[in-house]
Amino acid sequence: METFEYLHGFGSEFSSEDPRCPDSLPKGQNSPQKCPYGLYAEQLSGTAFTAPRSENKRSWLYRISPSIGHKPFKPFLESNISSNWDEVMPDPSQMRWNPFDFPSEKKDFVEGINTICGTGEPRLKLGLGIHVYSCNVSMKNRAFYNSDGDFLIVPQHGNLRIKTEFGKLTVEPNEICVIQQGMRFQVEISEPSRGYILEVYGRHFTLPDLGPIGANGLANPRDFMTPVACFEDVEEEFEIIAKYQGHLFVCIQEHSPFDVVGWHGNYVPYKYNLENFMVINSVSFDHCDPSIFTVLTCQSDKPGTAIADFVIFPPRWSVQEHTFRPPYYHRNCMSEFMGLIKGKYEAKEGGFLPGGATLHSIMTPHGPDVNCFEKSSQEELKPCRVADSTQSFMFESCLGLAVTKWGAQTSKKLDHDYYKCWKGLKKNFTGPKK
Ligand SMILES: O=C(O)Cc1cc(O)ccc1O
Ligand SMILES: [Fe+2]
Repeated sequence: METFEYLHGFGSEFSSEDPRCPDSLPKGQNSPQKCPYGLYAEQLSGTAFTAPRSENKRSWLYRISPSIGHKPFKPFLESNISSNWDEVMPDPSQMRWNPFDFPSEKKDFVEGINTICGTGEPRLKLGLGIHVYSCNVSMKNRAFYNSDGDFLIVPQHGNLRIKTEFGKLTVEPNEICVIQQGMRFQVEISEPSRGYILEVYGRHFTLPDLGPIGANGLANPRDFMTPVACFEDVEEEFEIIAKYQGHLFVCIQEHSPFDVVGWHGNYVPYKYNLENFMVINSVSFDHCDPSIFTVLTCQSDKPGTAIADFVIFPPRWSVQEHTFRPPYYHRNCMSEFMGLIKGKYEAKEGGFLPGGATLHSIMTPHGPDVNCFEKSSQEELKPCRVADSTQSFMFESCLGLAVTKWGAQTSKKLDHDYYKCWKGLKKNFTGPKK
């Protein structure tokens, strides 16, 4: 795969000029009467103008043609994207999906997005959507943007080559990327490709606070990578597809949207390689809560409570003494959606497969399957590697999630036998002291 150049950092003020046009960024001001090279200046605001400085996000793009040069939007109907959370009756059961299919007809990244579950209201900018994408052709003369929120994209199979207004990036399985609200992008693939998307409405991802961990650890800011400016000057018909209030719309313009010659700001797309995650865990006893594995969080207004956390279960050493080492049995006031990028998840080595998913809804009991419980209650507690060449992840939310019709029925992937993995958990009670 091609290697592109990147800028490093999280939340930084970046600036980038396509080397073919040096000094394309205006000096000392954002909106000169005439921009260098005859470019148009355009601001992209990712927060309210008046958001506190610590949260304020915006970038300035200097482009060949302004984004406004397009015809009116029309509905784009070929889509399984939904934000109608009343399509099927709520169901608190533990849910597991077999790996989602690659498409049988030609589908590009936008056409291949299917919503599994979610909650909230894009118009109120509160809530989230969880989607799988499954595609077999590249987007051609077509760009996509989301006016509802940010996309955190988790490839499971196939490398993505993503062209954005800010430049190009490649994202392969075990890497993730975030394309924020409004940013136009095009996805090229080289084989049938599949992955997961966490969409958060109206808020942005941040790095979790580290508290007593100190200044370093978990996902380090320097490992986040943002593309560099790279323009194309193409006068051809382009379709711009917008996700707006839960529906897709398309409009036509006569020039490439990837015509940004220089840009600066702190509102940017970025990628991160999950291998760079610095794992912190118990080195004495007991199983820590999985929040220790939070890569990115999208916080609600309630302190410490996430609209969505992106949590991974990375390869690591397990050393805890006199401890049941796998995840504990659990009922949670949060919703837990899990996916598997590769390998096996330690709490369930059978049934939960790469490209599949599970959903454990609010207060629904879940935890290790029978085999895992039996094995881990008996095993000798030597230091050992867990999750080697494995990567699973969780989207955890304080909100209640509803499954869509696609998730419950159309996909035909719901495994109605999931509950059986806990059948046979024996009664081991030894009775009161005699
Ligand atoms: O349900 C799960 O498998 C996720 C999870 C993992 C863990 O290590 C502890 C708690 C938890 O909910
Ligand atoms: Fe859990």
